[in-house]
Amino acid sequence: MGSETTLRLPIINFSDVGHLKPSTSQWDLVKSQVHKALEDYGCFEALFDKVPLDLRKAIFAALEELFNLPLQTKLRNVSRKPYHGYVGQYPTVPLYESMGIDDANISQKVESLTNILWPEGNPSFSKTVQSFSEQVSELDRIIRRMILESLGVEKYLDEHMNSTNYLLRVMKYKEPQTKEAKLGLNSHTDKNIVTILYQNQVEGLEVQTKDGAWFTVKPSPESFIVMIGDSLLAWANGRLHSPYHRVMMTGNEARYSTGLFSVPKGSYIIKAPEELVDEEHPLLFKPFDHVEFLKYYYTEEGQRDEAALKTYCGV
Ligand SMILES: O=C(O)CCC(=O)C(=O)O
Ligand SMILES: [Fe+2]
Repeated sequence: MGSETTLRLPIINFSDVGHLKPSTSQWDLVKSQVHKALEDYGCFEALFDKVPLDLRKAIFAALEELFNLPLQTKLRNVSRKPYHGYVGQYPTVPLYESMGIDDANISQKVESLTNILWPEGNPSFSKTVQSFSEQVSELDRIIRRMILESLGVEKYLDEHMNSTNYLLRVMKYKEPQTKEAKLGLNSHTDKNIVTILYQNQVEGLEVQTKDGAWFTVKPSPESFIVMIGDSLLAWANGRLHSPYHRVMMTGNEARYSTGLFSVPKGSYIIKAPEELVDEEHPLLFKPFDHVEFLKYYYTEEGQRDEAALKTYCGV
């Protein structure tokens, strides 16, 4: 499907965030870059210096410690919601393992999961995960505000922000020890609102353009990859793109990555605002509950379905 290209994602600068305030000319400039990137690619590279260097290093040390736990211990992280707990040991993606940390910006929630994994406690792990998630969530809120403003529907900002919580999913992709690329994670679109990815120095993330070409994302150590999920695509009535992406691994080094996912809360009904529906833009998706959609997506049929959102609630 498509060929490899040497494309580079748009790079948008969110550093000096203290000065990046709504209604300033700098804000409006960054907002127009965000809107264009999300229409064209559904993702971009964000420079964001709010997360200090020592915390960026600490998060990968914490991930190594976490994935080094025995499998039996990692399996204790179970969740009622699909794909929110421990995921791994899949024959189709043998290099891949991940852990979901729900409400990762809330100390108490992170501490209770930490205590399940380390009954003797591990305060430095929970502190690192919580601080990292809190700092990155600030970028999520800036971007979502910019998106709503650029769609002209900022009056829904409070409702929109209150309708989600933050899941930090952390990933390890084992080194395949080959020069030939091996599948790390299947091609998919994210199902949530906004995803913010961060990775160690090992590349592997590939994004597909609207016309079907795959390219490798090569973020600098300072940058985060921001991506739109299907729930925001539906809410925006198709005005933004949610890109297919996958992970391909080569070489002798493990890849660690983190994804901060803003996820619609269960029983909140996602429905495009009336301002985004008109003759030129007929309603594309019926109102839906994200958790119910996930239940369909994780069925055997849903996993094979390349257009799961459309099948589930397309008009
Ligand atoms: O590891 C990555 O960079 C991508 C992970 C991803 O796409 C996901 O967890 O949805
Ligand atoms: Fe993804």
